[in-house]
Amino acid sequence: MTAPSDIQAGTSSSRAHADSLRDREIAVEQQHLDRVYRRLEEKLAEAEYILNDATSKASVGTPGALAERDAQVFRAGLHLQRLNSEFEDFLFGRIDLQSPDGPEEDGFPSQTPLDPADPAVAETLHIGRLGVLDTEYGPLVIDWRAPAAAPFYQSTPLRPGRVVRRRVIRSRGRRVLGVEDDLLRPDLEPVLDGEPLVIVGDGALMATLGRARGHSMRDIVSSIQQEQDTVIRAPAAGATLVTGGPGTGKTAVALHRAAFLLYQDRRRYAGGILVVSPTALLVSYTEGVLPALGEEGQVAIRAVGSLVDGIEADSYDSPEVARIKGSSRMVALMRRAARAALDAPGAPAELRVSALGEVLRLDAAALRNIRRSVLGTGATPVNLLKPRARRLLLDALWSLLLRTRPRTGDRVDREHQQREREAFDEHIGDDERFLTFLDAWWPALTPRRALAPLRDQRLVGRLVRGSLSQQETRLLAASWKHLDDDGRGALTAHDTALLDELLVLLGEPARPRHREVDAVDLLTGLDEVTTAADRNRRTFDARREAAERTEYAHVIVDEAQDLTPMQWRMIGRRARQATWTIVGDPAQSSWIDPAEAQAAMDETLGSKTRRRYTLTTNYRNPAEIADVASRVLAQAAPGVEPPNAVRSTGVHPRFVSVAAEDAVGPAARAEVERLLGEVDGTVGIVVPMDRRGEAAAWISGLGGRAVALGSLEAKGLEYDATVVADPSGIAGESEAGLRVLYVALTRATQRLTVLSGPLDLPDGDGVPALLRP
Ligand SMILES: Nc1ncnc2c1ncn2[C@@H]1O[C@H](COP(=O)(O)OP(=O)(O)OP(=O)(O)O)[C@@H](O)[C@H]1O
Repeated sequence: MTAPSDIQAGTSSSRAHADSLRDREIAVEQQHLDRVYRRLEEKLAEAEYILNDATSKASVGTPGALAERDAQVFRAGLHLQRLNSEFEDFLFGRIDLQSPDGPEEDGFPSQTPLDPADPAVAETLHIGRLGVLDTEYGPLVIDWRAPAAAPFYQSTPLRPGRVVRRRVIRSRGRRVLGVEDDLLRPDLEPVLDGEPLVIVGDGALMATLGRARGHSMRDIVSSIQQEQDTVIRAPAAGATLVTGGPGTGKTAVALHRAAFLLYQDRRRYAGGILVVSPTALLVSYTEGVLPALGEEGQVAIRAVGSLVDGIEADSYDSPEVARIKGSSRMVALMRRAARAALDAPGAPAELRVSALGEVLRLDAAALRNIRRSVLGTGATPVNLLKPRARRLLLDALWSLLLRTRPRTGDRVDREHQQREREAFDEHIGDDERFLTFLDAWWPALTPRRALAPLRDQRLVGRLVRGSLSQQETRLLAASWKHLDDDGRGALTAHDTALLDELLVLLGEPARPRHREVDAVDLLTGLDEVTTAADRNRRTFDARREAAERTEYAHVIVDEAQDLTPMQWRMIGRRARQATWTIVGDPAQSSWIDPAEAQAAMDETLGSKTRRRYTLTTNYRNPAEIADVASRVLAQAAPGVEPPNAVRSTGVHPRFVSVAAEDAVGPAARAEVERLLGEVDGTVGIVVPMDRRGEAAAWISGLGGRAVALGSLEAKGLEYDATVVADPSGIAGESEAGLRVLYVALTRATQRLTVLSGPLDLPDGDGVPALLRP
């Protein structure tokens, strides 16, 4: 990233001269930043004026004036909000360009070689979080997402286009702190305003990468690298698939891409981008990034366990249970469960009503037959079939009634019979006993209520029809033991996908029978005169609204390697018309059968065109940590190349071992304490999932900078320092355990300690068997 060292300090070799050059360049940028702030203040004053003016117009009561006022207030409010939120770290880049030489494509650097004889800088552009124009409408700052800003990220010495110098400006608030330059045309000896172009290198990227981590991710807008920028600006259509090892910036790139898409086509994407994250922890870690990019509230970031409204998955399945719940064998089970839920305990076994002096009775067998006919082929959601259930019950009762009457032969008056039938339907259909029966026999089912009966192993055994082994059946039913009759109780991210499946199979429950009287209906009598078309439209509107809430224009999937087939189905339902960005790393997959997950993804994407990218540089781990992690990668995913670590700290991971298992806790605490003293930011201790409680107790009282995590919870997160305790325990958690251990070992930005007990078989240096080179 930095310029070659012989030009880092300009032409002088003296340190003092280098410092004065740097100070001069900082002063140049400070001047520009001051201009930008003056302009922003003018804009702020304008926005406030409009706001006040708009308020004064409110006294003019005509509808036109009010509408105009609302529009003005809205615009001014937006403007103020954006200006206020984007004042921090506002300006971060600059490019100095030669004059255009031949055609350019969308502002991207032309491939045409430039005339080396003309070293003059013809144009200078500043890049920031938001575009700002001066009073003459000239660009003071260009929005980082604008095509004109692309060369800032895309130009390299090999493919410089028009860029001769690329500068990263570090600032805090209104003060410029430093600049870092890349000279992209060393062959040119470029000239700016008749003076040789100054090149300053102060290691801004390395400073960024090395700085302390907090509990939220920062944006990388000032230091997006070329291969990352290519992904961020990739066309939206079809599916953009991005792979890359740990720390290559997949999550960061995915979030910046959301901001880019909004900039490109705000109307299409506003409110319509969904980012799916593997855990709630990762959601809270990343959710500050988009607001920092000025995109507050436009993008929904949700954990895969919280994709269904009203459900927060807050517990984890064991790997064996996860494997069953995630597999596509659950599709058939859920279909049968949705029907079987009608037979919940307490469902009435017979219907008895009296009509025209007769007692009519439908027994269990008759009711079973009727239910089978109502359900038919199963294409219609169960809850929507209640009106059909009512009709078939009335048909059956009517047939019973007819049977009690003497036959009148062919001369039966059809019209008379028709009228009788209508009266019968009205009489029975409104009868309180009949209605109570119908509500109990065809209850409004919620997904949770339909899941609850599966606590019963015998029922699951009946419904799976041999597709699960006895052991799997037992495990599955046992995982729902704690649910009550309404399905209340803790749920996992795998349950969420099953509940979503059930939601589709059941449909929204019918409205309550005795609906609240609508005051407007009472006043207008409108309900009396609604037509079938009106009613259809209402249903259609309601469905459309629901669809609008859950369907997105673009779906971004983070850590896609972990999604199960059932989760792919769930996400696919929210993306029927969507374009996709999917980022992941198969070598970090905690899903046991990556091939099955891959097939599920392919099925979800269907015929959409795929665009593939690979990110190759690890910005998180220093080389010393990456090197140790790569020993596990070689076992977890033989043949997969680790990404190149971009920096090295000279500090090697520590290996600590204890002779007895019960010494692990105190040693872990001591290590976390030591690391808290060594780094300014966060320290995470990662343990096997079933030791999370223990680990929390080990570090209790050490303050908010220390965090205890189960192996699966560490996904996507990062800490200044990490302690990975019980590595063989993590590796042994499931068939994917080695990949999960690889994830754990790649969370640290500065320090890593591996803590082993006797079961890890450490050698004399404390290096556990799994981590020996
Ligand atoms: N161009 C960049 N400039 C500065 N920091 C960067 C850049 N790219 C990535 N980073 C930083 O590197 C770290 C890793 O990024 P990120 O979490 O997006 O990687 P990832 O590929 O999603 O990792 P994992 O697969 O392990 O979850 C973050 O701290 C991120 O801010």
